[in-house]
Amino acid sequence: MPPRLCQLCQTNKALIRRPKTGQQVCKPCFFEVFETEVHHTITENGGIFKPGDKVAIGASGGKDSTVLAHVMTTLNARYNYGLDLTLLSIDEGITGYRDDSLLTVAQNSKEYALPLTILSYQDLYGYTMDEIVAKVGRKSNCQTFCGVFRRQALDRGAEGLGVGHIVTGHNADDIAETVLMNIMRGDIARLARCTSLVTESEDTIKRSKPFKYAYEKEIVMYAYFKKLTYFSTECIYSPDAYRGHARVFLKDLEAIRPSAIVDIIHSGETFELGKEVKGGLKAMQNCLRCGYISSNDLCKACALLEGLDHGLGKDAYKHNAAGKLDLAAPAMGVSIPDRIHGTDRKIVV
Ligand SMILES: Nc1ncnc2c1ncn2[C@@H]1O[C@H](COP(=O)(O)OP(=O)(O)OP(=O)(O)O)[C@@H](O)[C@H]1O
Repeated sequence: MPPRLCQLCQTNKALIRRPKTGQQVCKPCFFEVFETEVHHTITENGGIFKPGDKVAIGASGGKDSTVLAHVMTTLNARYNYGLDLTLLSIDEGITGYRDDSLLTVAQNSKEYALPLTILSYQDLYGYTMDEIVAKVGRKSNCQTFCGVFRRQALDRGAEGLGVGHIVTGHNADDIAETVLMNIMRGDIARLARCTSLVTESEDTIKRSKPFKYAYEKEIVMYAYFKKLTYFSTECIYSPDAYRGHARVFLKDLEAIRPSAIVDIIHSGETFELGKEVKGGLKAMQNCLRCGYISSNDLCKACALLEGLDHGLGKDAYKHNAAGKLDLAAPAMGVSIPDRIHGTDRKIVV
């Protein structure tokens, strides 16, 4: 039997079955189509960048952000985006995990000739994740700290570098999972935001997800066939149990119908918020302590730090039925030294 030919070039032998479309393609066509789809995500509807933009790639050393660094470098050169790219990593202080993955980022920095900046939780907040976990336990507590601190740390790092735009490696599977989680939690207000390609407000640094429509399986294939250097160990602390359920459900759906991932994203995109939901969104202000954008007097990071400084243990961080943290407990109204460094953001008091 003659070899099956690539369905795109009709010339080379087909070696890959695309998880997203089922097409049988050769390696060069797979690379080409994967990169072109990301280029379309970046450029359609007027595009998310303009020439001269300084853009930080959130680099964890994992597969998504490593492929993102590679593809952004490739597309920037191929299509003359005119971007000044840089790598920005946050060292959460997780021994045996982040220290190793940061070595991978350092190697990527050399391979792609991109400057690298690393900021640590220890310097920014006075605690490593190892110390936080020792105080508050694993379970979903450590996810909460990590999520809140990392978001803010990336913003502060970007601000220090004079960067106006952060791109992250969140992929289509991550976004579809988030849509499902928001539906399962009844958090309709967040549905509108979680599918956005770009998120920004007056006081926050623009963020975008160029892999919004890229399937996780294709990202792994791309890294594998391109022989990219990445770190593939999961975080040693507990996984997000609630997201885990959404992930398993999504993988089951994908096995039956691969388009389920992109269909769920499209469903999320087309939800329209009713007036009463829009009215329920809180107005934003600046944290009275550190100046970071917040919907309360204290931003989430400062509220969490206050709890840590006052020795609140595992039971202080209550989670509701949907796994979300109730921050009322640590907010004790006692002041702590202002030690979140590195921001010139205006403080409105
Ligand atoms: N420590 C970090 N420093 C900088 N950016 C980070 C860090 N952790 C996560 N990010 C950014 O957030 C994105 C999503 O992070 P998440 O924790 O979901 O990891 P992931 O899906 O395993 O991604 P990756 O494969 O890139 O690690 C990453 O692709 C990266 O762009």
